[in-house]
Order: sequence, then structure tokens, then C-alpha cells
Amino acid sequence: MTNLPIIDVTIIGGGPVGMFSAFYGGMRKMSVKIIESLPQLGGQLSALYPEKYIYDIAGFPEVKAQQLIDNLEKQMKVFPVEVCLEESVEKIEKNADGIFVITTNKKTHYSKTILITAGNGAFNPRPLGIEREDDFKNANLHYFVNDLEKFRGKNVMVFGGGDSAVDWALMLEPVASKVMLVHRRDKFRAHEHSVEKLMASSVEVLTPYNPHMLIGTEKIDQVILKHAKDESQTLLKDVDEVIVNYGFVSTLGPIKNWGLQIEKNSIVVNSRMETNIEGIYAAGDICTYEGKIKLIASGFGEAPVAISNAKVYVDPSSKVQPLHSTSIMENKKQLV
Ligand SMILES: Cc1cc2nc3c(=O)[nH]c(=O)nc-3n(C[C@H](O)[C@H](O)[C@H](O)COP(=O)(O)OP(=O)(O)OC[C@H]3O[C@@H](n4cnc5c(N)ncnc54)[C@H](O)[C@@H]3O)c2cc1C
Repeated sequence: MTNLPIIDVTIIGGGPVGMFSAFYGGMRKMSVKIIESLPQLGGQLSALYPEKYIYDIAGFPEVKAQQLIDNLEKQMKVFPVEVCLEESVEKIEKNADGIFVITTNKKTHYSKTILITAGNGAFNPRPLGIEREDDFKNANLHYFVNDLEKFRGKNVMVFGGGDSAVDWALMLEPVASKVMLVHRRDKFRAHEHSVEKLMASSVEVLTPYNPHMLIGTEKIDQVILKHAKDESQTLLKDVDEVIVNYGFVSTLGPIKNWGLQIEKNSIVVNSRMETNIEGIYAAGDICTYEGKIKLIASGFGEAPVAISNAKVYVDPSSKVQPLHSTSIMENKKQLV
């Protein structure tokens, strides 16, 4: 037994489906926690295509992916929800008393039910892929920029050619002493107007270069770049901080070891979104059933089904069919 609070439903994965599920858990008067491996909510939408427009969300002729996530966050926060970011779920076990013990890379959580909305699996930053990268991960090699102040007055080298790499370089420019942006191609994939801003800024643009060697003892001091075409090498001295922005890779990873029925990298569920383990549900891209399609819209439909069945599991006297939101939310004017 634990003295820690036991949550009604713990949602693994903070993508759009996990976020909408969290809202629905609040509507059903459940205590809700979301565990997400990235430092941000939003799943594929925030990590892979924040600036793209989506055209097949009911009621929205078009909506930018990040805008949809911002709206989901606003909707979700109408009810109290505990959000645990930068935590990857590694293990799930069921105690003899039926309580789930959820172990992440940081701590242990306890829950009466679990809803897995893990998409294609946990997102992790794509690494540089060169020797000694791991040696500097806890020193001055970063994959996320959470605090600009850390870079004040420093010489910062940013790797990447997409929107976020260019945006980070531009955001760091007024804070850092010097910003270098290294990209393996001559052309950047970022928006035209961001690239124009970049070229007009004091950021030193180094193209077409690949990272070749990280040099330093406790931390990186120097970096050797290799020219992508003629393979000539260039040594950059006095590097204080290195930021890698190569996008994300996702992997099902530990989910395969949780005793769930998996078919084609997806968790098999029935029409109640129940998995083969009583008390564990799945929704969104991670789940599969006959006729399943992987769309945000279908995940949004699966979320209330999973949550409402989890509600009955936690409190057998409740009904699967929820009251309509128009009845429940009468006093929640901030939803509008
Ligand atoms: C370029 C692109 C364009 C798209 N356009 C559309 C479109 O127009 N319309 C549409 O309907 N769909 C579109 N999709 C698909 C859509 O993005 C997905 O269907 C949707 O993101 C699924 O949502 P989800 O919440 O199920 O999973 P995801 O968005 O994948 O979120 C899952 C989250 O779970 C986290 N996670 C996984 N495992 C763990 C773990 N062990 N511990 C902690 N956290 C974990 C992940 O880090 C991730 O953040 C597009 C996809 C791409 C790549």
C-alpha cells in the first residue's frame, strides 16, 4: 500500500487524444494525471507540425496544429489535472489490491485505472549521432531550451535546419554573446520569413556542415565540423553551449513489455477501449480494433468511450453514458 494519492485515471501520453481524455475525465468527476515524455504537451502536432493547418477537425474549417493544442490545453484546464512533463513511463504493474504502480524514469505513480494515449510511442529528440555525445548530455549539450538565461553571454552552437532550429538561433541572438547555426544543407527548411530574418541577423550561419567531433573533458569546448561536400574539416574554438535541434524519433519501447496484446505496433482494444488487462484502456493512434483509422477525429471519439468505461470501473454505481456537457458545464463559463 502507498500513502501517495491514488489517481482515478492516469493518462500516458499528452498528445491531442490524451489532452481531450483529461478534459473528459474532469467532466466525469475523476481525478486525472497526464504523464508525457516531452517537456511540452501536444504530441505529434506540437513536435512535428505545429505550423501546419489541419482541415479535418469537426467544426474547424481549418486550424493550425499548435492552435488546436492551445485550445485543448485551455479546455483541459477547466478541471484540475496534474501534468507531469519530461517523464517517460517505463513499467506498469498491478498490485494485489488492483492498484496500478506506474514507474517512470523519475518516480512512481499510483492509479486506479490507466488510459494509454501514447501515439507511436514516446518521443525523444533525434541525436547528433556522433561519438562522445552521451558524455556531454548532462553538461553543455542540450536538446531542449527551457531557460534562455542559461545562455546569456555564452557562445552557442545550434545544430539543425528546420523552423525550431532557426527560431532558437533568433531567440538566442539578443541573449547570447555569439550564436552559430550549423546545417548540413545550404538551404534551410524553415519558413521563408524566418530565414530572411536569420540572414539579416548577427547569427553566424555555417552551411553545409555536419558535426564531426565534440572536444572537451567535462564539457564541450571545441567542435570540429565536416563540410558536407568536400569533407574538409573546420575547428570551432570557444564553444560554451551546444543545442541539437534535429526533430524527434518515437519508439514503442517499453510499452511492448507491459503484458498488453499488441498487433502491428498497436494495442488491441474492444469497443469499450479496454485492453486485455482489466483497468487499462487505450485510445488514439496507439490503439487498434477492426476498422480503426488513425486520425485526430477518431481519437477524439475514442477518448470519452475510454474515460466513461474507466469511470464505471472505478465507481461501478456510475453510468457509462455521461450527462451532456451542456448540463454539466452550466457553471463553467470559462469554457466558452
Ligand atoms: C505531418 C503530419 C500531419 C498530420 N496531419 C493530420 C491531419 O491533417 N488530420 C489528422 O486527423 N491527423 C493528422 N496527423 C496524424 C495525427 O497527428 C495523429 O493522429 C495524432 O497526433 C494522434 O494523437 P495521439 O494523442 O493519439 O498521439 P500523439 O500525438 O502521437 O501523442 C502521443 C504522446 O504520447 C507520448 N508518449 C508515448 N509513450 C510515452 C511513454 N511511455 N511515457 C510518456 N509519454 C509517452 C509521446 O511523447 C507523445 O507526445 C498528421 C501527422 C503528421 C506527422
